[in-house]
Amino acid sequence: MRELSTVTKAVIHEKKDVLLSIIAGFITGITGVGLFAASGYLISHAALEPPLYALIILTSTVKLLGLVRALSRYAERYYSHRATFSVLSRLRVTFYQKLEPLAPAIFQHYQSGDLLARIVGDVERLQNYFLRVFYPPIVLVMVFLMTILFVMYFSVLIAFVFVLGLLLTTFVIPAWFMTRQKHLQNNVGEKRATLSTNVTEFLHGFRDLKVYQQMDEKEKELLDASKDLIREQEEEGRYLTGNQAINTLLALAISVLVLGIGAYLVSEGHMQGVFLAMLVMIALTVFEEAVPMASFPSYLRESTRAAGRLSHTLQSDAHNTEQRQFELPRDQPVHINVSNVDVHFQDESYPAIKNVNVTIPPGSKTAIVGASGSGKSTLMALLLKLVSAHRGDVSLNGKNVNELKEQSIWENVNVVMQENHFFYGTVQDNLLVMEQAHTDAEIKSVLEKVDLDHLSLDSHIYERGENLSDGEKQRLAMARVLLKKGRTWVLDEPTSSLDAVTEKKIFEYLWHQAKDDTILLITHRITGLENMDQIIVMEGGSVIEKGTYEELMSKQGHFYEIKQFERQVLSVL
Ligand SMILES: Nc1ncnc2c1ncn2[C@@H]1O[C@H](COP(=O)(O)OP(=O)(O)OP(=O)(O)O)[C@@H](O)[C@H]1O
Repeated sequence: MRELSTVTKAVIHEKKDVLLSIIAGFITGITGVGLFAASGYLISHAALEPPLYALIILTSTVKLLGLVRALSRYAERYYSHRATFSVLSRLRVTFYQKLEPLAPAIFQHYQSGDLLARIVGDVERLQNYFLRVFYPPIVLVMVFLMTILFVMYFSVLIAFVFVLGLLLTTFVIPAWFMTRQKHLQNNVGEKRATLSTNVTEFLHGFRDLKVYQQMDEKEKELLDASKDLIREQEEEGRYLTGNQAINTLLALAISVLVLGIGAYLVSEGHMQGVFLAMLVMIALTVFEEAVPMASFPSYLRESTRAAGRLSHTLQSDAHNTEQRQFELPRDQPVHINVSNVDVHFQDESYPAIKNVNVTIPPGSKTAIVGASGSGKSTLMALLLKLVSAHRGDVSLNGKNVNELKEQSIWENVNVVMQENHFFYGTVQDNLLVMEQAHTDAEIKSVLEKVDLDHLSLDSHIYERGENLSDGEKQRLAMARVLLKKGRTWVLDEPTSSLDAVTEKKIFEYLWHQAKDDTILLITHRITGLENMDQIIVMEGGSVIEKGTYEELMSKQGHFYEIKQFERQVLSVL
């Protein structure tokens, strides 16, 4: 039940609506009982030909109770649903706020489709927690107790039957259902997540699936996942209806028992016959209210599972969620220091980075070179707090990154990754993702600097930049970052898909624009690094050389060898 603590707190937060739902629910229940009791009594009493005023009073009471019941039912629905929507919105916000700092590391644990199912499906399923688990039993017990007190006035024996009925329909039978369902394996949430994962994979990999002619196989997997989900839903539905049928049967049996005992009491002269119909009507009404208790165990299990899946998502990297205190100063290039750092990705047998020591003074220009897989991007991800170090210290301006707010780092650092995301929308939407204030003229000028002046601000971009070439995507990413105000640049092969002329033009503009800023450039190309303050050479997750271009060339080590190799390749071409 610990899983439900967050949703319970969210419910308690809406205490006013919760209280109003309980009060309105109680009035609805008790006026329902009163309405049918008065009707039963009216029918029996009318047969005795009472004076007209008595009939008028009784029929008016029935009408009044009917009216009050309708109004209180409306109020109950209104407040309970208002509370539910507030609880859901609170849960969504809380979940998102906790999830955001975990991204993108969260994708090491979950596929995007699974996450989507959790964010949407599991939160949605928690709506039943308040509506079907939290407050209905409270209302039911209140209505029952009130009814039992009333019935006691006519017959203690029948009141005892009511108590027995209350215990059976509200506690014993749901508890039995609860132990029975422990053996049930079905889990709609899991199956929905599997389907969602399959669908997103199918959509993302559509082109490759077509090219590799794997569409039929994937479609079959999708259909199987869909059938599994339908089967689970059917099983859940059958189980729920079965439980309700058992509780309905029991409620009817108790009403028949009340009729039998009542008839006996009347025949023995212990009770007036005119009250018999009233007591039977009360039994039918009050036990009808108890029928939904049959679904209580299912909804409780469903809510616990959904809450468990949500909290498990957030715990997967819980140490990252601690509140960070400090912020980087704005408009200042950052000093970067990495000392004795190891990074070990989950499930990997060897570290991606081991014992790395790097110092990048503010305003300096550093290049990181090395073979594919040597750990360059991991080093960059460390600085951006996208991965965390298992050993050692990573600090920006003397503050350990764990003490810095992620937001502050991302705001102050201009980042171009190897792959950059583009949203469905216009060029302008995609350039001003941070809602910076820029005039159209400024944006156009930057587009021109990156050789994208053939695009207008209104040009349409498809989802994930599908209508752009790889080079255009890189140039658009550069334009986006050039419009940012940060004074520290972390660029991971930002021009790898560009021709040499365009690349040179963009870098010239960048060096001019960022002449006093800290720049960290990850690159495979060795040309054009002569003016770097520092070149770091990585291999197998370690820094194997560092120094200026001249220092490394005169050392004739690894960098020199790569340079010689590059020269040979260029001369052959
Ligand atoms: N999310 C991850 N989970 C597990 N292992 C990872 C992850 N990201 C990177 N690695 C591993 O860490 C090592 C370093 O990868 P990294 O991306 O830092 O290399 P790189 O030098 O940037 O390579 P490239 O030049 O190809 O981009 C590689 O062995 C890679 O397989």
